[in-house]
Amino acid sequence: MLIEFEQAGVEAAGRPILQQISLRLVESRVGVVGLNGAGKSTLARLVNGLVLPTTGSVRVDGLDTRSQAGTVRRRVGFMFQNPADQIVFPIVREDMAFGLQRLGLTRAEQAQRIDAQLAALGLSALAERPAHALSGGEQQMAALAAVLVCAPEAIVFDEPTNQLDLLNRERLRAVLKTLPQQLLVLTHDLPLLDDFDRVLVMEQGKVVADDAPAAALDWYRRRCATLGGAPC
Ligand SMILES: Nc1ncnc2c1ncn2[C@@H]1O[C@H](COP(=O)(O)OP(=O)(O)OP(=O)(O)O)[C@@H](O)[C@H]1O
Repeated sequence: MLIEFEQAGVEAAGRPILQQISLRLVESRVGVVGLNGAGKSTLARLVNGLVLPTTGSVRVDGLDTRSQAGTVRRRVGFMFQNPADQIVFPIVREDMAFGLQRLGLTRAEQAQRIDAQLAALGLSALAERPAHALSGGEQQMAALAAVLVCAPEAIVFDEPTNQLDLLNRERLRAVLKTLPQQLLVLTHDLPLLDDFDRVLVMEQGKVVADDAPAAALDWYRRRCATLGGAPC
């Protein structure tokens, strides 16, 4: 997929959050890092029209996120930073079925895909559990299952490991490696990006470095040290 930002800027509450960003993302694995408040989530939300640019445009395979948001959202999955934000139905299985109903699958097809997806992630035990009563990490894994079961063409992950224990972190890392989709991953878990194709570093609403992971992450660590914190 080609994700294109053309002079895309975002303003909120009268102040710039993203400053006119121009980017062409075609790589299979793209990471985004940056300090808290740098604008990473806003950049990610532009990709599927959850946030619309105040200036410029964002297109996914030529589809404008402003005028063709519905089509873009069917093709681009999104895993939210806070998994509770994406839970719609009370039971994990029902919540996963929600996305599949929109794809027009029969009940039997839905059940088969849900069971297979949960099993693939080692989550079969969660199928009948109330989604809102799960732990933060369990919710994050259930949210991952709900995105993957719809088999979108590209997936945006906003801090996918922030609540995961070591076991699930390793599971997620392994899942990311095997997914055929194009992935855009925002994270503070820098080693997650070691084998990515490209990493963007954001600061104050701008992309300030854009390189292969080793160079971009080194740039970011040195930048953090310069800003006076401990090395990132
Ligand atoms: N709707 C909004 N209204 C006002 N300010 C906003 C809005 N959305 C984001 N911001 C501000 O824009 C800045 C960038 O936010 P964003 O969530 O994109 O950062 P981030 O890099 O993802 O941060 P973090 O690493 O902490 O998740 C922050 O200062 C945030 O408070």
